[in-house]
Amino acid sequence: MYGVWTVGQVRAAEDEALARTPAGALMRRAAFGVAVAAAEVLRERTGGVRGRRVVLLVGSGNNGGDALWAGHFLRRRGVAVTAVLLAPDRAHVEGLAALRRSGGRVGIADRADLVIDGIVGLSARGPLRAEAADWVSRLAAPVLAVDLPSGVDPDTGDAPGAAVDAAVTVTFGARKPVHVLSARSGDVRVVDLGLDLPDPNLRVLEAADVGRAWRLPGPADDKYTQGVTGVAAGSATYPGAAVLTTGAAVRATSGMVRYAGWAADEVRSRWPEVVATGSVADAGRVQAWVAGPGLGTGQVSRDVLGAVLGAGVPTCVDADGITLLARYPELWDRRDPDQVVVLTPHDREFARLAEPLGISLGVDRVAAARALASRLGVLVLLKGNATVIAEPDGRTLVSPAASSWLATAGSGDVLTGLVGAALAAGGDPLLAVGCASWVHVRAGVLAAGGAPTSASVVVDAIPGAVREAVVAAGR
Ligand SMILES: NC(=O)C1=CN([C@@H]2O[C@H](COP(=O)(O)OP(=O)(O)OC[C@H]3O[C@@H](n4cnc5c(N)ncnc54)[C@H](O)[C@@H]3O)[C@@H](O)[C@H]2O)[C@@H](O)CC1
Ligand SMILES: Nc1ncnc2c1ncn2[C@@H]1O[C@H](COP(=O)(O)OP(=O)(O)O)[C@@H](O)[C@H]1O
Ligand SMILES: [K+]
Repeated sequence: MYGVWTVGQVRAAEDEALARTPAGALMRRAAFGVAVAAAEVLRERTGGVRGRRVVLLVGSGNNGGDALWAGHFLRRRGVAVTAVLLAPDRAHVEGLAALRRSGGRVGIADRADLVIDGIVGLSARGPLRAEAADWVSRLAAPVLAVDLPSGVDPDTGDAPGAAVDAAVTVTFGARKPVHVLSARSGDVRVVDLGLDLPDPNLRVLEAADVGRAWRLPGPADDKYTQGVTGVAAGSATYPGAAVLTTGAAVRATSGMVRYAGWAADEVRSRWPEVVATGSVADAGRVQAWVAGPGLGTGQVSRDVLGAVLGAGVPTCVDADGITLLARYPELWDRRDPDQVVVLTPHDREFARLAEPLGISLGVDRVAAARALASRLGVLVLLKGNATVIAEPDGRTLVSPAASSWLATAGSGDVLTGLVGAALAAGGDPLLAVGCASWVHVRAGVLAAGGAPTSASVVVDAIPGAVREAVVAAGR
C-alpha cells in the first residue's frame, strides 16, 4: 500500500523541510533525481547517455528551476542539453547559471532524444497558457515530466486543455493525486526529500496487500465457509450479464456461487458449478449479494433489488440496480441499516443517482465519490480510467489504470462479480472492494496482453491475477 498526498499537504511538509535545510539543497536533490531518471530513460531508449540530446522546457517557477538543474547534472554526463525558456526574464536564476556553467545551451530546440517538462509543477492553475500549450502540442520525443505532467491539475488529474503525456514522471517527497488519477503521468518515480507527512489523503493497494487479504481455503474450509456469493443479475434480454457476473465470482474464489434470476439456464450451461434458481427467495443462504447487471428496471427487477437490500448481508448494487435506486429512492427503506452497501456507478449512473441529491460529478472525482458515499452512507466505487473507492467516513482508495483495455462491453459486470465475491469472503469492506478492483485491473492487463480483449477473457484471467497477488504476498 502506498499513500497519496494533496498539494496542500505536500506544500506544508516542504515548507517545514525547507526551513531546516540549506537554501537550494532540496531543489538540487530533486533535480539530481530527475537527471538520474533521465539518464536511465536515455539508456533504455537509445542504448547510451553520452552524446544524446535533451531539450528542457522551462517555465517561470521552481519546476523550471528543477529542469535547469537537471540539465546541469546531465551535462556532466556528456549529454547535449538545450533549454527552451518559456519566460526568459523569469527563468530560475541559479538553475540557469548552473546550466550555462556546465556548457548547456539556451535557444530553440529541434531534434531531441528526450524532452524534460519543467513548464509548471505544483503551482499549476487552469489550462496551459498559449505558448506552453503550443510547445506541448508539437512534442514528438518521449517526455520526462518534472513533478507532474504540465497541463494536468495536480489535485484532480483533470486536463482542461493541452497537456503533456509523460513516459515517466519524477516527483518529489510524495505522490500527489495526479500521479494515480491521470494516466498522463506515465511511470511515476518518487525522489525522497525526507518530508514529514501527515496521514495520506488517498491510498493505493499493491499486489502484496491484495495477496495478504484475499481469502484462500484452509484445511478446515468447505464450500460454505469461504463465503457464498449470491448473484441477482441478467434478464431474458441480457443473459450475458448474468453469465459474466456469476463467472467472475466463480473464478475469484474457490467456495460457492448462487445465482437467482431469469438467466438460470444460461448460467448453468456456462458455469455448471453454480447453484442457480429463479428467485432470490429460493436461492438459499449467501454471505453477500450482488444485484443489477442486465437486471432490467421493471417492477419485478425492483422487487428483486428490494429483496437483496433487505437480505441482511453486504450488497453490491450496479448498473440497472443503480438506475432503480435513482428512480425509486424509497427502495432505500428496504435496506438493512447494519449491512454495507457498495454502489459501482460509471459516470452516467453516478449522475443519475447524485444529481437529484445536489452532488455533481465535476472534475474532482475523489470529492464527488466521497460526497455521495457520505450522503447515502454507502461505499461508492466510481469507475473510470482510474477507479475511486470512497467510504462514508472519507477513507478512499484509488485503483490507477494499468491499461485502457477494460473499456470493453461487460467488463463492469465482471467487476461486480469480483466485488460480490470479495464481500462474501468477509473482512473490511473497503479493503475487500479495493482488492476486487485491483484484481479487475490486473486481469484486464493479463487478458489483453497488448491486444484487444473481451469481458469473457477478463473473467478467465482472474485466477492469474489472484495468483500474482498471492505470490507477491509470499503465501
Ligand atoms: N518547494 C520545494 O521545496 C520544492 C519545490 N520543487 C519544485 O517546485 C515546484 C513548484 O514551484 P513553484 O511554486 O515555483 O511553481 P511552478 O513552477 O509549479 O509554477 C509557477 C509558475 O508557473 C506559472 N503557471 C501557473 N499556471 C500556469 C499555466 N496554466 N500555464 C503556464 N504557466 C503557468 C506561474 O505563472 C508561475 O510563474 C514543484 O512542482 C517542484 O518541481 C522542487 O525543487 C523540490 C523542492
Ligand atoms: N478507459 C478506461 N481505462 C481503464 N479502465 C476503464 C476504462 N473505461 C472503462 N474502464 C473500466 O471498465 C469497467 C467498465 O464498466 P462499465 O462502464 O460498467 O461497463 P459495462 O456496462 O459494459 O460492463 C469499469 O471497471 C471501468 O473502470
Ligand atoms: K512539469
